[in-house]
Amino acid sequence: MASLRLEAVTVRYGGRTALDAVGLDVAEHEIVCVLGPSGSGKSTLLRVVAGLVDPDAGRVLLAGRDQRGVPPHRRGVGLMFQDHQLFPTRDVGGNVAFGLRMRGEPRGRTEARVDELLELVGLPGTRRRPVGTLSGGEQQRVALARALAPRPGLLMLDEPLGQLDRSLRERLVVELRLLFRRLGTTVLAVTHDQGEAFALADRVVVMEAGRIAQTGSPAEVWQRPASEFVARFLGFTNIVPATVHGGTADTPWGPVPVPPGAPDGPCALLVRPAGVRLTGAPDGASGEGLPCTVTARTLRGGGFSEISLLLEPERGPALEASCPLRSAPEPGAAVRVRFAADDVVVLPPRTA
Ligand SMILES: Nc1ncnc2c1ncn2[C@@H]1O[C@H](COP(=O)(O)OP(=O)(O)OP(=O)(O)O)[C@@H](O)[C@H]1O
Repeated sequence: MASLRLEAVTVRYGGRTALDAVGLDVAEHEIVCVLGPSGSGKSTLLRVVAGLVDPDAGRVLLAGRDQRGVPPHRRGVGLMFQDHQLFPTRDVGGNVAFGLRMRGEPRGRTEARVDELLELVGLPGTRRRPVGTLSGGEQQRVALARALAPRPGLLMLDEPLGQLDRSLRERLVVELRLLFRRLGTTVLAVTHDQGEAFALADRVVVMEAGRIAQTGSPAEVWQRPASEFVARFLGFTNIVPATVHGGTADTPWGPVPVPPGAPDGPCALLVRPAGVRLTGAPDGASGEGLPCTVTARTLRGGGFSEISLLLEPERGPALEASCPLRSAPEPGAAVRVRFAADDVVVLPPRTA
């Protein structure tokens, strides 16, 4: 397995900068997921590492070696794309063996390796099946076996589970992580899906317009998004311009307590849904806190034990709150909320 390093890599397409002096290290055996909105440069990052596009500036190093001038098939990098592009006229074995045959491996060794990989991805005994007779999830596993067969030093996945339905994705992503851990594979994956990144990655990298907006463990990034851009990208919506003074932020919702140590001054304030706490009498008619009307409810979380409530406050923009299913008020109900400093994040103020 190989480590990967990008040093100030810039890629331009005509006048458009797709990657802007990106620096990134992926350690041996590490699983890194690149997240970001459409057009932020995720695919370009994979392409420049694979050698499908040349950097206009900067260097790509694999296992410490500068890859300038090294053609894609000599980089020891495996690629698996969203549409997995299996060869429809070949059977499962023919697909998995593709990279090995290209390398001129002897037939006997190839066959043994194909069987080993099909076992590994949970499809033993399928060597002779036409790929058209497999389900989407099974085809995905064949594509994975094909990418792993030549023992790439680095495996790159571009939206690997993009086409599958949610429950299958959630299952496969857990299996993928266990498999990569067992094999010690170094992985650089790209996904739109935050949940997928959270489940798969040791570290996530959030891209914004060709630059890295934040990198950290999934927990760190979700706990402490570095900017309003990252917070919104992760799906947080309770974000307002605010001014902190002495442990309290002045916001359009009124005063909101901030965590200890937050510096005074202007900021963007994020309140995670868990930090919007329902208080007081169930009818909300009396008591303390910001009066709100419940406008919508949605189920969320794996076991659907949590409800996401959309609230229309008496002042300030709409609020999202999370609360346990059994105590969730109905749409139309009047409630009051208070804010919990533990789930408040002080972000740099909006620049634009
Ligand atoms: N071959 C190309 N020629 C010109 N511009 C390109 C080319 N490929 C990508 N771009 C531009 O470079 C930028 C980054 O594209 P890229 O495909 O890397 O983004 P992405 O984050 O992978 O997006 P998506 O999630 O939609 O796949 C975009 O502005 C895109 O329009």
